[in-house]
This record gives sequence, structure tokens and C-alpha cells, in this order.
Amino acid sequence: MDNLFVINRYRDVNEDVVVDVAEQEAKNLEKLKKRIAERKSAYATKKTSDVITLKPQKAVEEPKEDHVELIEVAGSVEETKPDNNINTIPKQDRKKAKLSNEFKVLGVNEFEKKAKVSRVLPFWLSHPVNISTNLKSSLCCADDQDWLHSTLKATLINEGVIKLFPVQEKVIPFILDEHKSTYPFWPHDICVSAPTGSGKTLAFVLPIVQILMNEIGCHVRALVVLPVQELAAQVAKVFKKYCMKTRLKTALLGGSTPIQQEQQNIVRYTETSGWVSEVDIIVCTAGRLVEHLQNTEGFSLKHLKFLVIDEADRIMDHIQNDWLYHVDKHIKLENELMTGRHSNLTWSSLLEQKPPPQKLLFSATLSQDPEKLEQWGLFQPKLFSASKSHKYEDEDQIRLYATPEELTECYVTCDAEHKPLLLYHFLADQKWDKVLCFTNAAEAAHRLAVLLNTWGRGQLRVAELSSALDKSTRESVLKKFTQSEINVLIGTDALARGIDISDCNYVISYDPPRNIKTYIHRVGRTGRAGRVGHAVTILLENQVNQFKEIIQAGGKAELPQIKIEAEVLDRLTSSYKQAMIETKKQIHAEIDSKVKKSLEIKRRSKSKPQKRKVNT
Ligand SMILES: Nc1ncnc2c1ncn2[C@@H]1O[C@H](COP(=O)(O)OP(=O)(O)OP(=O)(O)O)[C@@H](O)[C@H]1O
Repeated sequence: MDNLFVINRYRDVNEDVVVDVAEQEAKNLEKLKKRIAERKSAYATKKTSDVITLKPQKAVEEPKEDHVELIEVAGSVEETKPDNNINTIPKQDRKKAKLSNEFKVLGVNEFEKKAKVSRVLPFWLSHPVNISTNLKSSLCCADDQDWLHSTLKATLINEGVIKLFPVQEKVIPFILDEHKSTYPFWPHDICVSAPTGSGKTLAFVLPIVQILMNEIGCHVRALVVLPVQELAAQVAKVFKKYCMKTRLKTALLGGSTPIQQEQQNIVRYTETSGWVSEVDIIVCTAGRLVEHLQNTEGFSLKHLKFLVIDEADRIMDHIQNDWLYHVDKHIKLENELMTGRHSNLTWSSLLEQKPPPQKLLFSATLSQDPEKLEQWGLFQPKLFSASKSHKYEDEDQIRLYATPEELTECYVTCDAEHKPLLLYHFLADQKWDKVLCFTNAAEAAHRLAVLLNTWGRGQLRVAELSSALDKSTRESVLKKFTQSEINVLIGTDALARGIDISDCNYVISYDPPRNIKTYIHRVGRTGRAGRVGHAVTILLENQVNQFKEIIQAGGKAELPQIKIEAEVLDRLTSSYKQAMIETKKQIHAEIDSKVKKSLEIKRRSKSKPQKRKVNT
């Protein structure tokens, strides 16, 4: 009972218990050291084995036989012998005692830090065929290549193509060879990642035309899928050019003409053979392709040899009507109907069924990530990549994108209110010609075009080119730019991809790009086909870090910054203010006329006599 009322007091050092305290401390220290040593050895054994065997603590006595207690082992409850002194042992020590040699602790490794799993790329991705980015030093003279048909050589020379670019030199003979392999072997599918303007279009147009020109048949044998109408039209134009001296026919299915008209152009019904195809090569957008698969009677891809997907990453990012699923389903169904049975890949099924079309994927920003490529269902693919090989000492690193060697890139910073001044300075003072300027919205592009035209008093020759304009207006604007009637085009990212604008000398990103792919396609409108090009990105101070991250994410070196003196811009302020007043007036007038027009339309529709319902 007395113990209950004992109060531990602080005792002065001078008191006679000093010696005892020192002794006690030494003992405590000894105990602590022992514990540390024990913990260390326990940790070492835990590391080397999945099964933990902890040394019982000295202070803990071995459990006696006649005592029963419930203890936890790795989450489960087990029965064990009791300890007479169990209440006298501290709780922590009791727990350790329970994990004695007799028990295996299961699942301990689950709590341990897992070793990092290193990525292993499939062989075809880690060992691509390297493509040079240097277009100027190409030694591959088109006329000397014995694998190229004389008809195509003649057209190439006609078009001013004397030497083949690296991507063409590597890819064309590969495709031609693949189609020489004897039946029933299937050709390898291919993925091509090469810089913008490096001539990827001819890399698939030439071998397809050469292989098909020697075959006879009224079937669609090549299908080229693109993400947007403009690109489809551009590629169809190249096909038509190179098919000119052959009997091959190309059709463009882009949605610019009504579907019924397209149907009439591509299929015909004959008494003798039923439905036949009027064309050999179809260039289309993914959306329109699905429409034809579902609605055009007699439209068949049964004899398809080539399935080209240009700007493949973009098509996959914006999955249009699940087009690949529909194409695959259509081809499979046609093949099964032909062989009359389901086909597993065996020798006999191989002999019976037609090889699937060879898939050819092209892009300047084709992801080389195996997970993303998996969705294409490629057959023993081969990769052609222009990413600099010395950058990838680690074979299993996913390769990033390459930009043209002739392209110089930089960025410039300024305040938000100085952005138009900076642009005007480049165009008016530094006299940059053939400029493509990117904004992030169609409205901004329009306002900027109005401002620059007002400010430059017609000297700058600025036009806008965005998705807000209809197709024919866009075409006429592009034509004027090519013919130098227009010097500056202001647009959105709708025109960033794939569009081949000849002689563009400068690309200005007035608003910064949202990601690395957008950046690469924007700047890729200049520095094409071995010509020199310059790309400048205008940034606000708070956008610099994000832009640097984007550039880094693309595996590119840091870009240089150019500086423009503040006085240079200050000199433009008063003329800018005046131009802004006039621009505002013009924009307001445009809005007013739009409102008036829509009111007029509403008024007319209301004044039309309504059909009266007749009660019967
Ligand atoms: N061997 C060549 N010699 C000279 N010019 C060429 C050659 N091959 C292609 N060109 C020209 O280079 C330009 C760019 O070609 P193309 O449009 O095929 O590039 P791309 O690689 O598809 O670019 P993007 O990725 O931007 O679509 C075209 O104007 C084309 O006529």
C-alpha cells in the first residue's frame, strides 16, 4: 500500500546517492547498447531471409509449459504457452518474444521495398532502323536506284526530285522487298517516325504505286487514312501525280462532297461480276471511311494489300467512330466468308486465307511506347526512327522525336501588353517574310489579323487561316500565301499538322504550344525538305518554366533566348494605340452586322406562314 503514495522527487547532486545514480546510468547505457546491437542483428537477418527469426530478448524468460496465451503471428491469431512472469515483461518485449524461432512470419516480403523493375522494350523497338535527319547530304540519286520503276523515276524527275531523302531511301526498298516474299508469308508491318518535312509521303506513295501498277483487278488495294480533310486532299494529290502514267485510279473520300456522289465514284454494279471497285487506291478521313463501310453497297476491302495510317498518333488520339475496329472486322468477315471457316494461324489456314493488309504507320511524333503501339495489332513490326541513336545508350529507353536539322529554334519573353508590339517589330522592322503565326484560338487569330492589317496600313499583307473559315476560303488563302500575295498567315493548331506549305521561312508561336507534339508540328511548317527555317516562341515570364518542361519532355536541348530592347517596343506604342482604336471599331462593326443578320433570319422564319393543323 505504501508504494501507492511514494512520490519520486528530484534529488540534489550533492546528496550521497550520486554514486548510485552514476552506476544506474552506466547500467542503462549498457542495456541500451545491447538493445541496439540486438536490433541491428535482427534487421540483418530480416533482410537476408523471407522468414524472420528473432532472438528472444534476454529479459524475457522462455515460456513455461503450463501457461496458455493468444498471440498474433503475421496477422493471424495463434495459441502459445503462457509465461509465468508475463505481466512483469514490458509490452514491446512480449511482442518480440512471441516472434520466436518457432514461427515463420508469412508475407513479410510484402512490406519490404520492392526492387525497381527496369523496362525491357521488345527487340523491334529497341533496335530500329536508324534514319538520318540530314536531308542535304543525301547521296541516293533517284535515277540510279534499280529497285525503282522507270515510270516513277520519270515522274520524280518531272517533279524536281533528284535525290531521295533518307526516309525514302530506307523505307521504299524495304516495302518492295516485303512484297516479294513468297506466298503464304505475310509482310512485316512498319512504323516510321521521321521529322516533319522529311518526305514521309513519298516513302509510302512510291512503293504502293510501284507494286499495284503491275497488278490487274477491280478492287481497292490500298487504303490511306488521315485525320483531317486537308491532309487527305494533300496526300490524294500526290498519289494522283504518281499514278498519272499508270492505269491506277485514286479516290479521295474526305467528306467535302456528298456521300452519294462518292459512292458513285468508287463502286459499280456489273451483270457479270456483281459489285466492282472503280478505284485502286482510296485516301480518306477515318470518319468518312466508317460511313462508307456501313452504308455503301459493294464497298469491299477484301483485296486490301496496304493500310497506311498517316499522322498515326493523331488518329489514335481522336478515335473517330472506332474506325480501326470496323476496318478489322470488315476484313476478317470478308476473309472468313471467302474461306468459309474461322482461321487460326496454322500452316493450312495460312495457305487458305489471304494475308492481312500490311499496316504502314507514319508520323513525326509517332509514340514508340509499346503500350500505345499495341492497339494497332501490328504483325511482326519493324521500326524506322530518326531519333538520334547516340542519345539512347540505354536500348530500353523509349525514343523521342526528332526535328529537322535545318530548323533553328529560340524563344523570347515580354509582358502581355507588349506581345503585339513584339510581333509587329518582327514583321515591320525586321521585315520577316513568309511567316506563319500560331495562336491558341480562332477568335484571337482573327483579332490579331485585323490589328496587323490596320496597323501596317496594308503593307504587311496579313490573312487569317483557321477552322472558323470554310474549306474553299482556306484553300484560296493558302494559294495566295504560296504565290506571295499574302506574307503573314495567322492561324490555330488546326493547320499545324502535316500541311505542306511551301517556302514558309518563319514560324511564330504567338501563344505558347500546349504540349510537345503541338510544338513539333507547329515548328515543322518551316525548315521543310532541307530548306532553312526559323521558329520563335513568344512567352510571358510566367510561361517560361512550363515551356522549358515541354521542350525537355520532347528530349530536346534547351532553346536559346533572344532579347529585344524595351526602347524598340516603346517606340511602337503610340501607333499601336491608334491601331487598337480602329481595330475595336472594326470588330464591333462585325459583331453588329452578325447580330443583325441572325435577327433578320429569325424574323423571316417567323413571318413564314405556318402550316395549320387540321382537326379531323
Ligand atoms: N526527295 C525529295 N527531294 C525534294 N523534295 C522532296 C523530296 N521528297 C519530298 N519532298 C518535298 O518535301 C516536302 C515535304 O514532304 P512531306 O509532306 O512528305 O513531308 P512529311 O515528312 O510528310 O512532313 P509532315 O510530318 O509535316 O507531314 C514536300 O513538298 C515534298 O514535295
